[in-house]
Amino acid sequence: MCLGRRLAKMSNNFIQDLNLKLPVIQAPMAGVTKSAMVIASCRSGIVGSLGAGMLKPEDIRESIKEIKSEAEGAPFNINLFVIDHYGNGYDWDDREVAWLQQYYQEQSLGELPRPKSFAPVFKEQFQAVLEEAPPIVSFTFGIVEASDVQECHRRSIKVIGTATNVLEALEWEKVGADAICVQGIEAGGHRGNFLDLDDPGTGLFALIPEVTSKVNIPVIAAGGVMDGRGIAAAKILGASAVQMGTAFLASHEAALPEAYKKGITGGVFSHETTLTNAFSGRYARGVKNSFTEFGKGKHVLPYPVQNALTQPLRKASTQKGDPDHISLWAGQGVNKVRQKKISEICNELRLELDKVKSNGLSKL
Ligand SMILES: Cc1cc2nc3c(=O)[nH]c(=O)nc-3n(C[C@H](O)[C@H](O)[C@H](O)COP(=O)(O)O)c2cc1C
Repeated sequence: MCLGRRLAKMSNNFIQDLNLKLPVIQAPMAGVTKSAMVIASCRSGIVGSLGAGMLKPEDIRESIKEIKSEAEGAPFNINLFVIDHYGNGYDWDDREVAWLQQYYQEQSLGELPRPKSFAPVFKEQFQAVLEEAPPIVSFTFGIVEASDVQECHRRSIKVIGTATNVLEALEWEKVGADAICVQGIEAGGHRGNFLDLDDPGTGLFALIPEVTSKVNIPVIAAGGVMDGRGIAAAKILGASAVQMGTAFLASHEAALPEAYKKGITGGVFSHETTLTNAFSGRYARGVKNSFTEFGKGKHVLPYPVQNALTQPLRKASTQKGDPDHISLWAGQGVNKVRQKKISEICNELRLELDKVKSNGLSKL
């Protein structure tokens, strides 16, 4: 029986039923998590996730086929961005982004681009996922309809929704999601909030017990979990598993450009992160650099328009190997990244978790 059908028949905590070696989901990280990383995660006994939010539907299909054939039957996840505003046809007054034009001039990058079309269309991406039927699909930035979740279930695909507070978690439970990934304010990358885009955010320590006391589906904890102690803490607070992004960001299998790697591991190795909307139009956490500081308090266009406007800047900086003007998405635990193979990181996590189990709890 295929994995999807096996999962469909099991208890209401499908995360437990996955029989993972570690209760860990390698977080989807658009642009960083290519198939090789997902496969390495699956082979290491955790759930691998492909950040497919920016991929074309045909590339999503290819990736799912490749992962299915290489992941030795292990569960994996495809992650999509639920965006209702694509920016196509969106117009703006250049004065709104004059600060960005100034930045471009200072960087000798010429004129700001004026793109007309933006991100791939969610509906087509979702259709590709439905047809290729990976074991799990997860969503961020928004919520899907109950009928979309039912369609996934008809194809034996489990559904994980991202929430940053109790209200969003309850919405996901209402549409029939199988689990909720709760994202604390510590988390690297874009915030997945969708009910209130200005929500200042809740820390994971407060979020896990709050959500687990209100919903009846498994909760996956994301944000600042970097080692076995973090995994244990999340489990004690009521999470069924954790979703770790930054912990795997500098792994050998991550598709990280040199400038990015330098920005999160180099120098004095004591990085501070910040929440910024200046790169993309949505708040995301990354390591502070010249651009995040210059962009503070500036007017930004909505996602993904702002994202397209800053793309040439990020590309030029990446090509120069300069981390100062690229989005260095990473969580608050960034100073604990491990530059190792995913299998090695997972072995270390397992030992750390075992140590907490055998010693740590007796010290409480
Ligand atoms: C570089 C990077 C890219 C990310 N891209 C995505 C994404 O495409 N989709 C998604 O749902 N979450 C994305 N996230 C957020 C993760 O799913 C997760 O919430 C976060 O990594 C957890 O916090 P941590 O980084 O401290 O482990 C991204 C995170 C990082 C660090």
